[in-house]
Amino acid sequence: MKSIIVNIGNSNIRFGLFDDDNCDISWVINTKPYRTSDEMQAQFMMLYQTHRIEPQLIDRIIIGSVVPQLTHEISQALKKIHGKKPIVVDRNTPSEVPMKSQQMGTDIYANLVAAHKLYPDKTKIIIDFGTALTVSCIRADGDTVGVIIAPGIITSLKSLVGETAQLPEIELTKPKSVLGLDTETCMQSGMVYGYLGMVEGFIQRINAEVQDDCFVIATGGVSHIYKPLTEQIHIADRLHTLKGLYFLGMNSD
Ligand SMILES: Nc1ncnc2c1ncn2[C@@H]1O[C@H](COP(=O)(O)OP(=O)(O)O)[C@@H](O)[C@H]1O
Ligand SMILES: CC(C)(COP(=O)(O)O)[C@@H](O)C(=O)NCCC(=O)O
Ligand SMILES: [K+]
Repeated sequence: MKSIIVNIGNSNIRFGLFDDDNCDISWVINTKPYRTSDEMQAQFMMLYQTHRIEPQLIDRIIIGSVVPQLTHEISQALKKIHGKKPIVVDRNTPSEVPMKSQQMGTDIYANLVAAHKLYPDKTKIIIDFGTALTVSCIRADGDTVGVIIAPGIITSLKSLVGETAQLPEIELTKPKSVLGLDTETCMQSGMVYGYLGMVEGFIQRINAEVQDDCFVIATGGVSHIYKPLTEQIHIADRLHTLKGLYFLGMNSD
């Protein structure tokens, strides 16, 4: 069974081609600027051609979104391409993770569902380094303990650069030392070590609150930069949210 899974985030739209529950290929496009449904149809078709995907061979299309304004137009574009209606999943889609909140973004819910399915018998923390930095925690029995929402790293960096006259755009990489003597190093330290401290602090506080040593999964845009810097993140998987959306789509058949 072949599925196309689409995660509409505030910065990026990630696509995955799944053969049963295995993701073969994945690609990403920008969420902005605004495009019409027709423009998106053309763009999606071009990327299908690049990856040699034949729309008629896809059995189902599953969409998860945290940008309500785009959900319908993307769904329409995909419907025109595939000739079948995509399944839109959200926090109301049933799963083995019982609903505990009326306000949970689809990506956070998908992160919990994927963690529950893929790493059983453990209490898990999922850290999503997206436009927002989200941290969520789920017990081995599927009980959602709770969620943290903070400004994402790139979001925070853009705001710092935008609000200052003399701070330039920088590349987000680990500086040679914590203390710097040039603007770029000083800012890299603030972003990399500042957020690393935030993330490690969250993990330690959650572990204390749930009285467990949680298994920690990182996903989202810049997770690959933070994973190598701490032993407190156990696995980084850029496809984690897509996998959760896949499991949710299976449940709504
Ligand atoms: N491979 C990458 N390298 C550096 N930055 C990235 C990469 N992928 C995404 N980003 C940045 O990380 C941020 C969050 O990405 P993403 O997880 O795709 O966000 P969202 O799910 O909120 O759309 C974005 O601002 C994006 O520019
Ligand atoms: C927290 C989020 C903005 C994260 O979105 P992202 O960074 O992945 O684009 C999104 O999950 C959202 O809009 N949530 C709704 C509010 C909530 O989850 O409580
Ligand atoms: K917003």
